[in-house]
Amino acid sequence: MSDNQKAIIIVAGGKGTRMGVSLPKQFIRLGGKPILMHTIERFYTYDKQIRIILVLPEDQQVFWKDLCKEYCFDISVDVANGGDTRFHSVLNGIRLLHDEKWVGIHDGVRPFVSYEVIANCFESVQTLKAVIPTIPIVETVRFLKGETSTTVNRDEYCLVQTPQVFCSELLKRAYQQNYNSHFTDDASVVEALGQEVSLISGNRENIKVTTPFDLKIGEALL
Ligand SMILES: Nc1ccn([C@@H]2O[C@H](COP(=O)(O)OP(=O)(O)OP(=O)(O)O)[C@@H](O)[C@H]2O)c(=O)n1
Ligand SMILES: C[C@](O)(CO)[C@H](O)COP(=O)(O)O
Repeated sequence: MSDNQKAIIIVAGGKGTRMGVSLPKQFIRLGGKPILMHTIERFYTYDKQIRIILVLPEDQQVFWKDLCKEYCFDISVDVANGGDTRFHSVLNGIRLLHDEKWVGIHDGVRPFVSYEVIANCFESVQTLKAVIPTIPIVETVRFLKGETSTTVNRDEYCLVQTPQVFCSELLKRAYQQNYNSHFTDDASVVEALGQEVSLISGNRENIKVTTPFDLKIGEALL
């Protein structure tokens, strides 16, 4: 596969409400550097030719530029505006695509994705069209129904990570659908077209930094 066939859309258009601090979590420092820079570096280190599209709220783009200056961060990215939901942020990123053949979408707040997972996703997608990384559940899972609850067979479930990588024609077609609140990731959008999504092994360290506790885990993982 020639290098210019790949693009990654890194979504960082969220508010980070569950983190409970005013600074959007993608800019919080981990190991002395904003989380988002760690994330971008993962993909750049994997492939220096990959096209990187970064989705950021419009009102944070100047702040991001200033941060890049402050940290001498010079990895080239194309910036798209964030949307009201993750779906709309991804859609804005898709609008900046050129003719790349394979496109991944990755959460800006997952800085610990392994190079192996990124490579597996981009290699597998060439035959499978739609590939997502998952990990097994290591705890017992209960189904909540009203006042009661029951144990379910956890082997029938898994946890879903990013990057989620697709044949770009398929991804573009999927994102022409109307927004549905059940679209919590890109696989669910692609699946709504009737396309099967294939699973590959994710890496457990690839946490989505969501709460202050995750920052402690993140510091330990550095
Ligand atoms: N309108 C949105 C909402 C989310 N995201 C991105 O999608 C990823 C996963 O979302 P999540 O962890 O839920 O981030 P937030 O929406 O920022 O967090 P919260 O739900 O706590 O507000 C994050 O990188 C986030 O920036 C986005 O690009 N645009
Ligand atoms: C895309 C995702 O990270 C896969 O696990 C997740 O669905 C994002 O969820 P959120 O609702 O934006 O927190």
